[in-house]
Order: sequence, then C-alpha cells, then structure tokens
Amino acid sequence: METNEHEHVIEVTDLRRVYGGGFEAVRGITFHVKHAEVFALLGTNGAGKTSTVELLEGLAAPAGGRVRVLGHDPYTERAAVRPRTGVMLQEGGFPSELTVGETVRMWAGCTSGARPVEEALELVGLGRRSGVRVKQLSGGERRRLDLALALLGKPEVLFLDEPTTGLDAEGRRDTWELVRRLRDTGTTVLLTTHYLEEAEGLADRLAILHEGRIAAAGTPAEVTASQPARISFELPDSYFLGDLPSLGELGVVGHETDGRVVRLRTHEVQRTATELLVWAREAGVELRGLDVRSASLEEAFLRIAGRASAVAAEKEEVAA
Ligand SMILES: Nc1ncnc2c1ncn2[C@@H]1O[C@H](COP(=O)(O)OP(=O)(O)OP(=O)(O)O)[C@@H](O)[C@H]1O
Repeated sequence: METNEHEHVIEVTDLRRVYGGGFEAVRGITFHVKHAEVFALLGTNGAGKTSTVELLEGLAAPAGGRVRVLGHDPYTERAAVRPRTGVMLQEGGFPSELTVGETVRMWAGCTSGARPVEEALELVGLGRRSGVRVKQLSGGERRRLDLALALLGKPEVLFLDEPTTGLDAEGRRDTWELVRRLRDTGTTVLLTTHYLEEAEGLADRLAILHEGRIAAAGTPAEVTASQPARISFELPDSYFLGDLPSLGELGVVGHETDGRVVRLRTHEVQRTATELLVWAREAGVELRGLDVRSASLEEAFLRIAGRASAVAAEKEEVAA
C-alpha cells in the first residue's frame, strides 16, 4: 500500500511493551504521525521513549496493541517497511578503524537507491571529514555520521533517537535545519529528545511520555497553553502579600514568595495583570521587576511529569 498525503504515516494504538522480567515499559499508548510532520517523543529518563521507537522500527514485537508504519506492521512486514525508513539509534555501532567515507560506502552497498556518499556527508556537514578514521571523530561528529547513514536510502520516514545529544550549539542548529529541510521535502520524522527547546522549535506535534504512558500531547503551543502563565514582581516597600487584592479574585491559581518577590500563576493572564496594575495605580505604587510570561514547554513538562507521578502514586495508594 502506498501512502498519500492524507494518511497517517505512523499509527500507534494502545501499544504495550513488556521486558523479560515482566517489567511493562510501555503501558498502552496511542498517537499518530501525519505525512511530512515532525513528531517528538519527550520524557523523563526511563519514560519509555526508546522502547517505543524500537517497536516502531520493527526491532521487537509489541506485547499488546498495534503499530503501523506506511500502512504495514514493521515487525511482521519488515521487508516492506525497512527500505522506506531511516533509523538513527542512540548508539550507532560501526567499525572504528574504517574512515568516514569507507563507512558510508559500506552502508551504501547494503542500501537500495542510496544517495552518493559525498551527498550524504555534505548533508550532515561531514564533507571534509571523509578521510578521517571513525575512532578519531568527536562524539558530535559520530552523531552526524549516524545521521548520514540514516539518510542514505532517502527514507520516507526517519526515526531519530536523541539525534542531537553530544552536539554543540552550532551542530544542534545545523541538525534542526536539516530536519526542517527534510520535512519540507516530504519526509516524516519521529524523534526523541531530552531537549525541550528542540521539541518546542522543531516539532509540529509532540507527546510527553511518563512511566510508559502519554501524559500530554498536542502541538507545542497546545501543551504549553494547558499550563498557567506566570506573573512576578517585587512587593512595594512596606507592603505585604495580604495588602494585594484577594488572589482568588485576581484569578490566581497558585503563588510563591521569595523574599519580596511574588510569583503568581494564572490561566487568565490578561485579567490578572490588568487588575494588578489597576490596584498598583490606585495605590500609587510601582511593581518593580514586573514580568508577565506564558508557560514554557519546560515548565509544562516539569509540571506534567510531576503531576503524572502524583496521580500514579495516588492510584497505587487507592489500589493498595
Ligand atoms: N532490555 C531491557 N530489559 C528490562 N528493562 C528494560 C530494558 N530496556 C529498558 N528497560 C527499562 O524500560 C524503561 C524504559 O526504558 P527506555 O530506554 O525506553 O526509556 P527512555 O525514555 O528511552 O529513557 P532515556 O531517556 O533514559 O533514554 C526503563 O525503566 C528501563 O530501565
């Protein structure tokens, strides 16, 4: 079955993965990835990202649920899926005595319709490192070589497991730029990452995994919009928190103080900020250091991961 632009290139339904000792690393997750979309799987350490990506790559059979990549089961129909996908594992293993060029040439020999070696190396910025032995590459350069190998077969679907770990800021930006170009020319990309700014800047949609479950999903804007905005300022001299209008009336859902600095959280940022400023004008005081900002994906991530832990602990308590 060929895909067209209206289909989901990756479909995951109630997916489960259980390891040998009976540990359930993926506990029933559902999501889809559309054609030419960048989808990020985020999560704390051990959340189940790699376990999930390996199922999508057909490296293991699920314990339950269903995966389809380009309309096929990647495990039982590997021959149909593998030539159309590119895979960058967390740890690429290749002989370290070979040069970069030899490594790519060797890989190209096993890949149907491979790009020219030089083109693959240019894409990832290793054009001038062709003659260097793999063992002499820096960690970041090895990640780029991994990426070159994943791109060799001009894949329709690209799986990238932590593609920018170990890269410096410039290398990371280059990789983002490349991923965007690939997406714009029709490649579907699923990546895992620890870098929240990577997901925020690169992903069209994302899912936050926590302890094997999806704790939140949507566009980066949707996931952050579910979190309260933050307003912070310094209490004017000789004023106390109790001198402000009632926080409930201001639409504040949470607050902290740090010395004289007050931080308020609100889902109604315009109303809260306006009423606070009206109060300050009427009181004739200045709110020094006033700062109003929407939640970042990082804040959303930390709160969602923390909340998911609390909910899980509560469920365990109820079950006990
Ligand atoms: N082969 C295995 N046997 C048993 N448990 C495993 C195995 N591989 C992974 N796990 C466990 O499954 C859980 C999920 O691991 P996984 O590597 O998928 O997480 P991750 O989200 O990719 O983490 P990280 O961000 O640290 O790479 C972890 O608790 C891990 O210890």
